[in-house]
Amino acid sequence: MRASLLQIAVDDAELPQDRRERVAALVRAQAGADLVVLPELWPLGAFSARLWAEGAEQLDGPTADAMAAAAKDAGVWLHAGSIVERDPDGPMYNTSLVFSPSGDLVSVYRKIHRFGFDQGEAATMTAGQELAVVPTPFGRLGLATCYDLRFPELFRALLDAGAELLAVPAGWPARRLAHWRLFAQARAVEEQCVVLACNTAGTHAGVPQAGHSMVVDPWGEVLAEAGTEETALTVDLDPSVVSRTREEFPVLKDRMLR
Ligand SMILES: O=C(O)CCC(=O)C(=O)O
Repeated sequence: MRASLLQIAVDDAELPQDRRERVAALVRAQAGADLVVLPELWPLGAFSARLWAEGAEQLDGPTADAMAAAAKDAGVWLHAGSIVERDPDGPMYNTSLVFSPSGDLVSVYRKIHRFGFDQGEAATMTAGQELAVVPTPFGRLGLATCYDLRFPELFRALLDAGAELLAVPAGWPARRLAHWRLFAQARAVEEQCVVLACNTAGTHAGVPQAGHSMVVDPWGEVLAEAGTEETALTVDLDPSVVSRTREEFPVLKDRMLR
C-alpha cells in the first residue's frame, strides 16, 4: 500500500478557508495513494483556542464537505485529521474524520485525552468516549489523536479491538519532539502495529510545531520521517508486515493481564 502523510503548515497568517482550499488541492494531488493522512485541528490550529468556538463545525460542515469531495476526486482513503466539532446539543469535540474513496464519512473519532491541564482543549472541549477502528482494504485502522499517544492503555484497547495500523494526527510542539519520536516508535513496537503519525508544521498561536511526521513498522523501524517543513511524506509498505511480525515474534500471546 502507498500511504501519504500531509504534514501541513498551520501559520497564523493563513485564513482557515484558504487553508481548507489549499489542503483539498494537496489531497487531490495524492491520487494513486491508498491512504492519505492529515494532522490534528489543521483548519483552525491545535493551539489557536481563541478561534475554536467561532470556527467550530458540524459533521456536515465546510471541512467535511471539502474533504469528502477531495477523497472522492483522488480515489483515496482519507484520514482528514481532526476538526473542532460543535455538536448540535452544545459541546465541542476534537473530532477526527475518515472518508472512503467514494467520499463517504465512514468513521468519526472524538479525542479521548484532552491536552492543556485545565486550559485550552482540556477546558473547552468534551472528551470522547468511544474507540474507533476502521476496516479498510489494507487492514484495520485504529484511530488516536496527538496527546492520546501518552496513554498506552488506549492503544492496547485499540489492539484488542483489532487494530493493525494506527493513524495518529497531531499538533505536537517542537519543544517535545523527543517524546513524539519515542512514543510513535513505542506504540508501534508494543502493539505490533504500523504507526502513521502525521504532525503539523509551521507556527501558530506562538507555538512552533515539531513536524517529523513518521511511519513506523511493528519492529520499530522508521520507514519514513519528515523534517520540520510542510511536506508530503509518502511511503510504500506491505501491510502483511503486521501479521508476519506477530507470528515471528509472538510477544502478544504472552500477555498475563487483561
Ligand atoms: O503531549 C504533548 O506533548 C502534546 C499534546 C498536544 O499538543 C495535543 O494533544 O494537542
